[in-house]
Amino acid sequence: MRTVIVTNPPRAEIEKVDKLAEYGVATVHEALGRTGFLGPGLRPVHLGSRIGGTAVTVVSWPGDNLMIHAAVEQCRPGDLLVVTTTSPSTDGMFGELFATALQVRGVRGLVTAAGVRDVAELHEMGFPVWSAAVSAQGTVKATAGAVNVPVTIGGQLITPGDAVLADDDGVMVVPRADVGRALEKSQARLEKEEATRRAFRDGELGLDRYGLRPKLEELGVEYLTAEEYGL
Ligand SMILES: O=C([O-])CC(=O)C(=O)O
Ligand SMILES: [Mg+2]
Repeated sequence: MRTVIVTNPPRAEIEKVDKLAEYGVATVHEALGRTGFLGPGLRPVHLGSRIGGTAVTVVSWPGDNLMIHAAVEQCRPGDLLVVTTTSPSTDGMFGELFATALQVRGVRGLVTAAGVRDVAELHEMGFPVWSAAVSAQGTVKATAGAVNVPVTIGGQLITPGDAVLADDDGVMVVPRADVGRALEKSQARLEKEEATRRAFRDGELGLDRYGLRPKLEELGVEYLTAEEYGL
């Protein structure tokens, strides 16, 4: 890995990222053909946040948060810090002190493939964090890594400046070039789900609304009475 700090990468338009975040991760993920989800391993440290931001990426050595310090300086309002390590680590490499430094820079939150600590304080501060682990284990500041280079988390490529969305359902990435298309498709999906919700409230069944009865038949699923089944 090239040990480098890249400055001022181009970013998705933050107004559009904010609008996209409002749709929620599940809706945008579905709207984009079930793409971009970083997986169920990243969980919110506290529930109830729904945010979006432009990615500032960090590659750190496991057990070492030197490059997070370097990344803080690169953060601009509207950014969201995305941290990964060169090999898996659950150490608590981020906590309320980092969150304090990021909050004053207008950073929306943190997504990390490693661990965080100070969760009570993070909650109190209202700084949203998604992580793979919570751990009191402390870390050193000793090894070079990279800031603002493309990274992969949960099989998803995150390029600096991409839109990262996060809520109680998890985290997803929308490539910078796809944000406009994602907005259009998410709005269409929202409207479709609103219509479905109204229909379900009126008692319509998914089996009929989605035309699934022929599918069941085609798959050879039988209807039996309880008696026929032997209950
Ligand atoms: O300082 C550290 O190593 C991580 C931490 O606990 C904080 O940011 O508060
Ligand atoms: Mg701390």
